[in-house]
Amino acid sequence: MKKALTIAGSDSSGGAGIQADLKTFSAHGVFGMSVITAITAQNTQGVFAVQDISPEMIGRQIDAIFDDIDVDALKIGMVSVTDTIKVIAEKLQEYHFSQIVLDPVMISKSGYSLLQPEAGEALIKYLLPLAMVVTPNIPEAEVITGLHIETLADMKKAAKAIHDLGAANVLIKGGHMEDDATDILFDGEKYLEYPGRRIDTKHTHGTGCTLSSSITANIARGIPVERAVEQSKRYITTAIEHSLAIGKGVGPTHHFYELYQKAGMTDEQ
Ligand SMILES: Nc1ncnc2c1ncn2[C@@H]1O[C@H](COP(=O)(O)OP(=O)(O)O)[C@@H](O)[C@H]1O
Ligand SMILES: Cc1ncc(COP(=O)(O)OP(=O)(O)O)c(N)n1
Repeated sequence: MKKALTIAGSDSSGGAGIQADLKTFSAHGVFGMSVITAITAQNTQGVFAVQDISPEMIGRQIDAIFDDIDVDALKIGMVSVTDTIKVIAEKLQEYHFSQIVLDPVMISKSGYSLLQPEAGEALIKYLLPLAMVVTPNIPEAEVITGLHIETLADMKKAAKAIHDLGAANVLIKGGHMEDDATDILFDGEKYLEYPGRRIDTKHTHGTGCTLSSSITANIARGIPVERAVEQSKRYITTAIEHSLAIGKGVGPTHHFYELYQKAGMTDEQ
């Protein structure tokens, strides 16, 4: 069985973070493992508190996994502070690990900072160059590049700028655009468009986490990046179509194995 790891924060309401990642891995038939970087008190209405896990404990979790288990791919989500970023980068270099999907989580949909502003530079310096795929949404791509993004052409310009910072493949997500939810992938040579019609729902909590963990699971299964993204785009679209009106606010995406089949994903390894 293929094995994937998520290095991310916990979302008590189960819609984003570690919980969304592990559900997504399971829905892809991949064994999921976790390194918890922070605990959030969070629900569908907002994030109310964050407690960061110490860098030592994050390092010990990474060691515990890599000393014992062969990881096929991993994703990095909420990293909160500079010391967390540094310990993750050091450990992944120590273990010579390169099958890395980086979701540069900065601000939750509810408006809470999940990355301290001063840690943005460290994320760019230490984690971006390690990423096989980085998956910023529009506001994150704007922070990383300093560019203003309004059009598909702007998304392409930002993808190239982020590639120049060292990420091998850059997927700019179009969830925050006005019309269609089209995502753009740049691999250093060509741009690929993954078109998506906008689904009319407010229940989109955890969309970014779900997409990046789906890509991670597909890479763990040996699927090349372009096709992994294509299949994951279908998965997230189906997961949003079936999103759940749980709680009083923005409900989560839905994960179950039948979804994975509905999304037309193959069983290749
Ligand atoms: N309303 C929507 N309809 C269809 N696809 C969406 C919608 N909202 C987001 N997406 C898709 O979900 C994925 C995550 O994007 P986005 O919501 O921008 O990420 P984040 O959660 O990091 O802000 C992307 O593939 C995006 O195109
Ligand atoms: C613990 C934790 N990690 C990441 C996020 C952000 O997840 P995302 O998929 O971008 O979903 P929204 O917050 O934008 O709905 C999070 N909220 N919590």
